[in-house]
Amino acid sequence: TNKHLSPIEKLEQSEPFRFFLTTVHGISHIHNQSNAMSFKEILSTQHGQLVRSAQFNYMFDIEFILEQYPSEFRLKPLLIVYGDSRHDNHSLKLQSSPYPQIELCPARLDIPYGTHHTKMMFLLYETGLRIVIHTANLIEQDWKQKTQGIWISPICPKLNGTTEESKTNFKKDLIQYVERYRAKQLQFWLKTITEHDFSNINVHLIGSIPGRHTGPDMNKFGHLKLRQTLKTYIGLENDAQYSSAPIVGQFSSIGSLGATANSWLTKEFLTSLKQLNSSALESPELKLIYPSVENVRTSLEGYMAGGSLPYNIQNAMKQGWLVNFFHQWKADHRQRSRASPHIKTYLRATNDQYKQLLWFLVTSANLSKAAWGVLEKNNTQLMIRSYEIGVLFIPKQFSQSVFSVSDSPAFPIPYDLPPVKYQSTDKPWVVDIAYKNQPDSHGNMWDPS
Ligand SMILES: CNc1ccc(C(=O)O)c(C(=O)O)c1
Repeated sequence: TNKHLSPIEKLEQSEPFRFFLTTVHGISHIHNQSNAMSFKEILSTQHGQLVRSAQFNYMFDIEFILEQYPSEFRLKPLLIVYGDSRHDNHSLKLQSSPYPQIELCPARLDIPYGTHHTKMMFLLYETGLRIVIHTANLIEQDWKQKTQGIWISPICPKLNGTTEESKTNFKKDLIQYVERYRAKQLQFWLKTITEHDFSNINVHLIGSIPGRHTGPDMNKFGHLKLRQTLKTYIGLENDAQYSSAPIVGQFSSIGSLGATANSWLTKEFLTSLKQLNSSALESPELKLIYPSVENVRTSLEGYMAGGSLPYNIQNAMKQGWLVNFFHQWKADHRQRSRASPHIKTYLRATNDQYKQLLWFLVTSANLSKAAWGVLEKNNTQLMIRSYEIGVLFIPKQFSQSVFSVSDSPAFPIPYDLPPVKYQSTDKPWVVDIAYKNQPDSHGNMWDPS
């Protein structure tokens, strides 16, 4: 239908998952209606009277951000939480200096090569508190022609009764995550979270905090938090029935993963994704979705999309073994095969028909040890370099045994399943080498030198 849905109607139609992709300039209207939301629609006056907000992110264009807020909300207090990585914070201070309503909060990055990757909004309304967890930088190009993921919480009402925690421990986990910034500018928001009722939240929080986590802290963040959550809420009873159920990882960048798959990917990381004790016989298939050069060349943005896929040649050369795991970016059912992915998702299907899912995670975390953590000191500490955050959907929390991909209430998957392998001529996109043999969809070549 060419019906134009309001932001409120979009939220109602997205129940019970509340999981959206960003709207895309250049695709048909209908594919920007169902389970799709723009930055302006997230901030629409229809949601209520905004009091103040906080924006956690990696890249910021302050003029662009303010323009997305309705004019009557532009002067409300706005806290910007960014990675304190010495260098380019100067530009953020310059951008923000004309706006007294903007306060800056540096997130400490004490471990080298860490980034403040977390993309999250705190929106305080007169009626309550909304949390948005997503994958887009706060710059125009991240919201225009890419595939990005967004989870929008209900507006959590101010506390008056006793029920306040969600059945997924989301409130406690969010407080534990924010406390780890140890930032005075976040004290107001910690107090605000405490004062609101999160009992209607049905997703689990999976966050990463930089550090060397040991003892009771080991399972609080990164891939061990995912392992612990899957183990607790999916349970081993599925062990035998699903031990070969396929797992999919989909992301927009890749770190240095070691000389072989066993170095980290299929030993440590896959053990967390399969959550079954490592004694389970056959290891499940792991399929990785990462754009090929052809996916980037033919995308709506052309080779420019590759600027947001910062997989470098130095790492790519060290891990040629990874190519065997790669599958193309393909999203025909959402009309987003040409909307280059900046979303990051991980999922487990029940079998190789991919008609049902055991769980689904949307997160800021790419395929890297920096994001997920790496076990050290004989598996007694988990070392994480970056801040990350995501939400995990588990069928039990939706009174289902599995998620259906097709039957209502169908889980709105962002890409086509089963994943489609690279063709023999396909290469993974690498950001810092030239592509001058074939022009892209804009007639341009890519020459980073
Ligand atoms: C080194 N900095 C970044 C690397 C990768 C990404 C990504 O999301 O793919 C981002 C970002 O866009 O936040 C930053």
